Amino acid sequence: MPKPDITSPASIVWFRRDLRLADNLALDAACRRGGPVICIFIREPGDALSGANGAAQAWWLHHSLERLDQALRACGNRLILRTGSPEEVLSRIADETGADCLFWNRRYDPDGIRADTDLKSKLREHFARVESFAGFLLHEPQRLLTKDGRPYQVYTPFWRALEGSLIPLDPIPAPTAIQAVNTPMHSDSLDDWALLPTKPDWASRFSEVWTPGEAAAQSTLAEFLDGAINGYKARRDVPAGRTTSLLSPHLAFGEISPHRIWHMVRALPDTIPIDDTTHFLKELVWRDFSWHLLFHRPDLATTNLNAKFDAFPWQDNEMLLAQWHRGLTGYPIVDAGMRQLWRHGWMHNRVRMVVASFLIKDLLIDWRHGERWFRDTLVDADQASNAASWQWVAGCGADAAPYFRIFNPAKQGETFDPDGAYIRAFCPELAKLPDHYIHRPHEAPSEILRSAGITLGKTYPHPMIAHDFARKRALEIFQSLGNS
Ligand SMILES: Cc1cc2nc3c(=O)[nH]c(=O)nc-3n(C[C@H](O)[C@H](O)[C@H](O)COP(=O)(O)OP(=O)(O)OC[C@H]3O[C@@H](n4cnc5c(N)ncnc54)[C@H](O)[C@@H]3O)c2cc1C
Repeated sequence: MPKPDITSPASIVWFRRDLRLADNLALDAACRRGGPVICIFIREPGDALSGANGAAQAWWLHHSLERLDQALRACGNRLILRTGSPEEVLSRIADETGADCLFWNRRYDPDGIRADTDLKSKLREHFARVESFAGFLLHEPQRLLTKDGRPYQVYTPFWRALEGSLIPLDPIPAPTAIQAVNTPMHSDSLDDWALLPTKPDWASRFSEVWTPGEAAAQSTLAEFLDGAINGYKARRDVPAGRTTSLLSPHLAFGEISPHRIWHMVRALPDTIPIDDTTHFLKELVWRDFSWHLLFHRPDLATTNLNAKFDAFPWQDNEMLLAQWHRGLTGYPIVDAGMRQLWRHGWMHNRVRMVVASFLIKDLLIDWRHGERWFRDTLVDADQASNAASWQWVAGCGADAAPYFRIFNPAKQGETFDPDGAYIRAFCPELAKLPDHYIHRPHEAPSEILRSAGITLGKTYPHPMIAHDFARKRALEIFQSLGNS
């Protein structure tokens, strides 16, 4: 680290979806340059730019900003919070402090790209240097193209191309000291941003599972590499217990770099089966694949990639949608998943697929309703992964699940949650059912229901639709679209 130079003008580091000190190329550039560093987070007018995609992420953002500020204070600096258009805020700070360099890490959502491109040219009037860096993804989404120069549409060749060409960024340790400016600077109060829910505090149980911030991201990774990675390939579909990394919200806020994850996984001893490590890295690359898709199809969250689906006769039924939102469908695995989402702002991947399939194929509700609900309720909501995954389940996306794959919720439960541990955790009213009926309470004899304290239609709903009927209906519709 170069010696601080008190005669240098200040540099600004504009934090966005990179709420970390380690592996932060923008921060590293500012520190290397020498002189004071102004660390800023801007509450922008548009949602989902640097901020939260929805209400659950607003909770996360509050805590993550708090932790980032603490980490900066430990380095002798602090996080400045401001509200407004980045152009105005950043140029005002340049005027206030004489800062002449501006660094940020790139964002890749369509609005973010547009805003940053515009800003770069406008802010050059105020700054001698305006520079952006990589680090949110493993690859720059415009870099990889097929042999005929097109974006990838199929995952496996994308994985091969990425894996074959990736030179992961070297890990950069967090700085231990970051020189601050001498001028007193105004910062908004985080509490005034009112990111936390109050009446009611529906996020009160998020902290049972989550600790936002960079330190927790790193310890979550360490714990995973010390435990669940061993056996990940076989166990990752089991929703009960700690079977996956739980890194998704940390990645969504850039509290950890995917490059660091890649390095650490590749550095594991060969006592961890290569099948497990490769499978995990492949999952991580699904995130990059999704961003690759979004980069080339900015309308990914709104438009069927397969235009045949434009003629799909979706049912507009607010009541059915509300039952799905609330986890009152009468299918335990679906209800447990939707209630896990309420309780912890997160849902296990297998269950996300099951609840999404149920919404789209059993209820015939447009996948875009599900996408929006997840965007609002997931702490890991990620514009690209969420939209791509919803399209994937619907069958209209890139490399999508075939339309005839319609999950049978009860069978999915029996396969992946055979002892019902997941159901019991999130649907306590079913906890006393024997394993045999835990995924099919509506098939349980009345004396079994009685001794488990269940009255169907009262303490737990009847199935809102018969799955066999719904499956047949969906297949007929899909076939009529000419997808067979
Ligand atoms: C309908 C639906 C919506 C989804 N919405 C989101 C979303 O908004 N944000 C999000 O991060 N993931 C989303 N996913 C993907 C996946 O469910 C989560 O990434 C995963 O459950 C996160 O848990 P984990 O970190 O323990 O995953 P792990 O199994 O430990 O995987 C490691 C990392 O790989 C990435 N990853 C894994 N699976 C996928 C995938 N299918 N697509 C893209 N990236 C993946 C994530 O960054 C994840 O943190 C969605 C999946 C479905 C089916």
